[in-house]
Amino acid sequence: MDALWMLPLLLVPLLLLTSSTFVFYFKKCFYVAWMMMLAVIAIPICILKSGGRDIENMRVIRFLVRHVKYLLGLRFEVSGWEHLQMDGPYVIISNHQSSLDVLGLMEVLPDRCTMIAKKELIYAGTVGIICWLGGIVFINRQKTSDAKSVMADAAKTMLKEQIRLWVFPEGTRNQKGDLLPFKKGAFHLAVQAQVPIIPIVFSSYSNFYLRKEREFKSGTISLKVLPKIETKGLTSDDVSSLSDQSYAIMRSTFLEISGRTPQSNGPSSAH
Ligand SMILES: CCCCCCCC/C=C\CCCCCCCC(=O)SCCNC(=O)CCNC(=O)[C@H](O)C(C)(C)COP(=O)(O)OP(=O)(O)OC[C@H]1O[C@@H](n2cnc3c(N)ncnc32)[C@H](O)[C@@H]1OP(=O)(O)O
Ligand SMILES: CCCCCCCCCCCCCC(=O)OC[C@@H](O)COP(=O)(O)O
Repeated sequence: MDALWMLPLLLVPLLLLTSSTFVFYFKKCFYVAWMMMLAVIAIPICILKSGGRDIENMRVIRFLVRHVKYLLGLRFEVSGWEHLQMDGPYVIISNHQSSLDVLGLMEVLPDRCTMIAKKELIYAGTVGIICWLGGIVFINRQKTSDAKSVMADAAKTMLKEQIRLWVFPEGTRNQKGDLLPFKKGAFHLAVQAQVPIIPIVFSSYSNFYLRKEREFKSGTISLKVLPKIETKGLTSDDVSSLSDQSYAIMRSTFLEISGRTPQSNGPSSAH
């Protein structure tokens, strides 16, 4: 039999695999599907281990997510580990570029640490269920007064149950190659609980992940844990300066580990 006619058919998968747009969509879909599937595995384990919503479930989630970076061709280089070696509760703040941040978060996540997230995340299928089981604190960003009272409760719970909270103070994902202005909630939280703030900075994803250009290559992300910022004795009057101080060090670290200097601020800056 002459099977020569099949040759062009074989070319189709080859072409697809070399098309960066195809790889982009494939990796994104794979990521979502894989996380959903991991959550299916994690849900019964969490329920059996702790019977419901419990911060200890974060250990299970962390363990199950740690390999995902390899599947997507990503590597994390973490520096500043020593700054996380601290007893008791604290607030971690970090920049937020994409849902891929979850992978870096799980690389450094200390014990008894959960996150603050938008309430919409609870509807993300099995991932939403696992977020709830992991003790994630959900806030309604459209209703500031509700979000504030949820976070005031969280400040009390942090102390009572010796919990650490991870907040994305930009309040939304951002791939502009710079940090968005910070929302105040994370700083009110730390001041109300009188606990230190530990800033963690993810380097820019723009060298491997470009949403607009539909590119998702392999890449290495630097994760830098910065020294704690104390809040002992501070009051709500100090929140703005605390936020400004945190923003300044995180922004300069972001530019530094993303291979930019504050002067040459990427392609979007003025010529
Ligand atoms: C094995 C299984 C595998 C499965 C898969 C794995 C599953 C994954 C597991 C785990 C990963 C989870 C990953 C989660 C990731 C999620 C990320 C997100 O969702 S990011 C979006 C939500 N995050 C935020 O929005 C940040 C927190 N936001 C804030 O803190 C804001 O400040 C907020 C919402 C409280 C208010 O926002 P405003 O937009 O109104 O802006 P403002 O300027 O900050 O506040 C307005 C006024 O209110 C005061 N204010 C704010 N908070 C206050 C407070 N607590 N007390 C008193 N005043 C406060 C401020 O000082 C300001 O007043 P003055 O302008 O200064 O006078
Ligand atoms: C149908 C639901 C699909 C669920 C896909 C699961 C993939 C991994 C799960 C990681 C959760 C990460 C959550 C996240 O990064 O949320 C985005 C918000 O922070 C910011 O929201 P926005 O930029 O303001 O929309």
